[in-house]
Formats: sequence, C-alpha cells, structure tokens
Amino acid sequence: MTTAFADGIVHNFVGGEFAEPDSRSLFDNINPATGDLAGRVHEAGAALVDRAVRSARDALAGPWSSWTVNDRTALLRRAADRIQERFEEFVAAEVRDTGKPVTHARDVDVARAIANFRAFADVVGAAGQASFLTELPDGRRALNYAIRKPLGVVAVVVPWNLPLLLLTWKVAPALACGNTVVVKPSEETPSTAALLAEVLREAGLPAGVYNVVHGFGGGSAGESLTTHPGIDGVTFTGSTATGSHVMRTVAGRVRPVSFELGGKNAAVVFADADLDATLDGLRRSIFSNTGQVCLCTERVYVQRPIFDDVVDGLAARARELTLGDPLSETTTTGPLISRAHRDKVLTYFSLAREAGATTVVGGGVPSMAPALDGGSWIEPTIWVGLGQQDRPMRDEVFGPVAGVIPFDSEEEAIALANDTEYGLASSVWTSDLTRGHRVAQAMRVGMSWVNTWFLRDLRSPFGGMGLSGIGREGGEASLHFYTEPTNVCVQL
Ligand SMILES: NC(=O)c1ccc[n+]([C@@H]2O[C@H](COP(=O)([O-])OP(=O)(O)OC[C@H]3O[C@@H](n4cnc5c(N)ncnc54)[C@H](O)[C@@H]3O)[C@@H](O)[C@H]2O)c1
Ligand SMILES: O=C/C=C/C=C(\O)C(=O)O
Repeated sequence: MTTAFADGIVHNFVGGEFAEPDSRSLFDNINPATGDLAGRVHEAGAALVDRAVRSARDALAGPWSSWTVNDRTALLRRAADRIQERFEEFVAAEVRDTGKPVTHARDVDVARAIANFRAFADVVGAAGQASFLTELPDGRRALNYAIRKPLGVVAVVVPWNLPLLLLTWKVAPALACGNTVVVKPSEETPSTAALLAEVLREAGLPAGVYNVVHGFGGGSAGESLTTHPGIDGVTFTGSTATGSHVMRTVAGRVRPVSFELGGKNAAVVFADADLDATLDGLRRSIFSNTGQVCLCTERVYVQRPIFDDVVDGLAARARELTLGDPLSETTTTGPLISRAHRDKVLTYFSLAREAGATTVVGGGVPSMAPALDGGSWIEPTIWVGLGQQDRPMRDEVFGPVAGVIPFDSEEEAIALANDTEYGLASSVWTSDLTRGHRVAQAMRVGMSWVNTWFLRDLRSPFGGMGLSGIGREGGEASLHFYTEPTNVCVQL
C-alpha cells in the first residue's frame, strides 16, 4: 500500500509503509457536517501496534540515530515546505473528518502545523547545553556539562478537535530531539495523521521513525499503545478522564507523561474594558471551532455596571454566526464532532434549564439545509442566571456555550475564576494594564491572556495545572520532555 487513502480507506503507517490491517476490521469515518460516510479506516490490532513500536525501536537504533541536529532541523523545514505544497489536501482532509469550516482548517489547523514544524526547527537548532566550571572549597576543579539524548520511542495520543495542529505540536519537537514516534490519532479524525506520513516520507524521514496506528481507546489501538512495554514515554492530549486512566496505565513502568487535558476556562471582564474589542474577543474564545478547543471560554465573569451590555453583545454575536456548509467561505461555525458529543452538550442544555438559567440565545438544535440535516449541529448558546456551583459552570461542556455571571470587586472576580479544579487558560479584559497584569498573574492557569485569546508564541510554555494536565510543552519545555539529559563531570 503506497498512499494514505488508497481504495478510499485510511491506512495505518508502520515501518515506512502503509500497512495492511492485522486482525482488526474497518471502522466508519463519518462526516460530522452531513452524517454521511466519509470513508473507512483500518483499525490496528495489538499485533500491528506491536509491530509499530518495534519498528520505532529499530529505527531509533538505525541511521536515524546518526542524524545531526542540523539534519533533523532541515527535515522539519522540508516537512513544513511539503505541507505548504499540499496545503489544500490537508485542509480538505481535516474538513472531511471534523466538519469544521474551511476557513478555520486553513487559517488555524494547517497553518499552525506548518508553524509548529518551523518553530521547533528553530528552537532545537538554537538550543544550547548547560555547562558549569566547578570550583570546590578544597581546591578541586571540574567541568560539568549536560548532553541531551532522545527520550526514545514516544507514544503520541491526540484528540479530534484540532487533529493536525495538536499532532504536529508533539511530533515536531519529538522528531527534532531525535525520538521515534507511534501516533494514535482520534478515531474521529484519522486522515491528516496518515497524510502527514506521506509528507514525512517524501521529506526523507527514515522508515520506522514516524508510525500511525488507527483505532479507539480502551480495548483498541490506544490501549495497546499506551500499555506497550516498548514505549519510553507518553504525550497525551485529551479528556481529563482518559488522561487519568493513561497515567495509571504507565505508572507501573514509571514512564514520563506529558498531559494536556480538559479545561473550564474563565474570562474576566472589567467595566473599563473596550467593549467592542472584548465582545469580538469573546466571540472567538467562546465559539471558535464550535467551542471545541480546550482553551475556549465557558465561564464569563462581568463587572456589574456592564453586565447587560456584555450579555446583549454576546447574544448578538452568537446570532451573527453562520452555521452551514463547511466548504463555504462564509461559514463561521461547523457542527460538533459527533452525535454522541452533541448528546453530551444537549445534556448540559437541560441541566442549565433545570438549574433555572435563562438561555439568552441558542439552547437547541438548529434546523439545517437538507444536505446538512444529518450533521451534529448545535445552536451557539449563552446562559445567564446560573450559579457558580451549577454543573454547566463546573464541568467542561466542550461546545459553543458560556455562562455569564456578574461580579463587583477584583478580588471577587479572581476568586470566582479560580474556583475550579481545572487550570488551563483564562482571559482578562480591561483598559488598566497594571490591573491586567495583576489579575492575569493571579489566575491558577497555564495560559493567561490579557485583552486577547489564543494568541500564541510557540516558544512559551503551554499546558495546564490541576485537572488540566501535567507538564508543559512549547519552546524549551518541549526539549525537556522529549530528551533525557546526561550530566558529565570531568575533574580538571
Ligand atoms: N489541553 C489541551 O491542550 C487539549 C487539547 C484538545 C483537547 N483536549 C481535551 O480533549 C477532550 C476532547 O477530545 P477527545 O474526546 O478525543 O478526548 P479523549 O480523551 O476521549 O480521547 C483522546 C485520545 O485518547 C484516546 N483514548 C481514549 N481512551 C483511551 C485509553 N483508555 N487508552 C489510550 N488512549 C485512549 C482516544 O482514542 C483519542 O485518540 C476534551 O476534554 C478537551 O478538553 C485538551
Ligand atoms: O484544544 C486545545 C488547543 C491546544 C492548543 C495548543 O496545543 C497550541 O496552541 O499549541
């Protein structure tokens, strides 16, 4: 099998070739916008996952191990160039798997994949090693220096919301640091991980360095991979529940883990904020990718004097969203990833009503054109009247929804925003930048924005605390996870 999608099937990629399945069957790949069958996917059984891990282990000891930093960073730049050349293929594959608008796939998902490869080529190419000239009281002197070695065979398990962005956010630094990887993309979004295999092979990556196994989680490829004794570490992005399970799985073998998990992110809006700019920012942070971004805002705290203005403004912006054909340039909002996920989000619509909330806008399933009627569509929704302890204000919904609650003092706003077991992201909206810095620093989150959202410098540490994850990736933080340093001490 020579290509990712031969015969209309999304194939596994093992040892440099698109592999036939072993014992497992095909599973459906559904287009979330229409509910139609977009294609079939070969599910990798345990034997194929084992072959993938062994291929990665063999590759680690093969020619790949003699590649220099310059060789690897050049490979990453060739991969970025090749994705650029095949840009529309990646966009089409991502839209087919997710139903997201072509504008988002183009401007965010695929653009960031290219940026990820280029950023980590720069970071690794410029990275130095720690060294110290040691002078002891007894007169002895030594040179201490650290050399970084690859972590080894890394299991990369990623979710369905930003498939290529999140995959390359991990694969780029892993390869830059000389590791080999076995990737398990979400069962909902297999295509771009397979297409990336073609690109990396075209860019000259040796066989076995990048492997893709498709399937589900428990009882399928995900579990086969994370429980495999041949992996040296796991980088996982997904739900908190799954992350916790995977952590228990690898704990027995004391393997390093990097977890980017769920969130229940707050926005704090002060009365002196630039109202239009803030509303435009919150429109993005609440409704981008149909709210299916771990960094999305689901809790909005507004200083009382402008509460009604913000609620009315958010409702107006929600009504302006265009739900429709993902391939149309005018569509702003796609469906949720699946009917099952929509059922979960609808459960929170019911919980909000039961809690006495007022649904200012949305709150149901929109009627769509016949061609889209089978999709997993949901109305962008804003709630007021929820209490801080109501489940729609505590649980991650992962849809285009937010609850809005008023506050009076800065101290109260910080307390409300930090009243969560998650700790991923927040945004603060104010014209007083001294207060912006102060409140942003007070947030117990990994990412704290002021007067903006999802503005990213890929050199900065990214990740969450509490139920939102373990560790950070990005810039030097990725080097620390994807390498094992050895400190050498030489007496002089
Ligand atoms: N913090 C972040 O950067 C970030 C980014 C994106 C999504 N997320 C979170 O991911 C969730 C949505 O994505 P999802 O539904 O794909 O998450 P998920 O946890 O259901 O699945 C994530 C990945 O793990 C695999 N998996 C599931 N069970 C497994 C198991 N037992 N062993 C091994 N692998 C297993 C899945 O097949 C998938 O590839 C949301 O909670 C969202 O907040 C977090
Ligand atoms: O859905 C979660 C989004 C994660 C984003 C990143 O990992 C990033 O911007 O690097």
